[in-house]
Amino acid sequence: MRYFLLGLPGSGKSHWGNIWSSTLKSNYFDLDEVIENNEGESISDLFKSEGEEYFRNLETFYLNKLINNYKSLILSTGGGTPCFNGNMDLMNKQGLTIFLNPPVEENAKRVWKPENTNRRPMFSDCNSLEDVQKLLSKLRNNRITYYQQAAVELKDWNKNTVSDLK
Ligand SMILES: Nc1ncnc2c1ncn2[C@@H]1O[C@H](COP(=O)(O)OP(=O)(O)OP(=O)(O)O)[C@@H](O)[C@H]1O
Ligand SMILES: O=C(O)C1=C[C@@H](O)[C@@H](O)[C@H](O)C1
Ligand SMILES: [Mg+2]
Repeated sequence: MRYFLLGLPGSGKSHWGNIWSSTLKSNYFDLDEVIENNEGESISDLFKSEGEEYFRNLETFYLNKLINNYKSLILSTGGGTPCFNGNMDLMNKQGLTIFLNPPVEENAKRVWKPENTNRRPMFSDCNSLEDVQKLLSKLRNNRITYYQQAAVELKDWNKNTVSDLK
């Protein structure tokens, strides 16, 4: 089975992806890391040098590549992956899509931790927890129609277990 984890930045895709992949002994990938490792450039540099459209096309290219190469995997997608180039339809056809949907206040608290804000360039202009929460709410409003196409939505963000995936 292929499991695709979806959700806003800081929603817990990497957190749960790591836990579930070790429990299920499954291949685990993070799409942002796959892009960075293959392109030899950070996501923020790619955004700066080539622009968002170029990045979104890379995202779709590596998503397809992983799907073609692995019948079984857990993939943490990028926060925007489901919203571009028909990626959501592709993931729904090729595996189980799981929307991690913690309360926005909790999501914001996680992103606001310095170690998390620093590695998420999208939040670099945020100067307070309130700024982070506003940006997350805006992203959520723009993206919810895609996220809600997921086969499974997990709200019980503190207690998700492998059995939730089945
Ligand atoms: N259920 C949870 N309980 C406590 N801490 C959590 C939980 N889920 C995630 N975290 C913490 O919140 C932070 C953000 O989570 P994580 O990195 O998994 O988000 P993400 O969805 O992968 O974000 P991104 O899209 O930016 O990669 C991390 O420090 C992580 O350890
Ligand atoms: O939410 C988004 O649009 C993004 C999230 C990150 O995971 C990266 O994929 C990139 O910074 C874009
Ligand atoms: Mg992550």
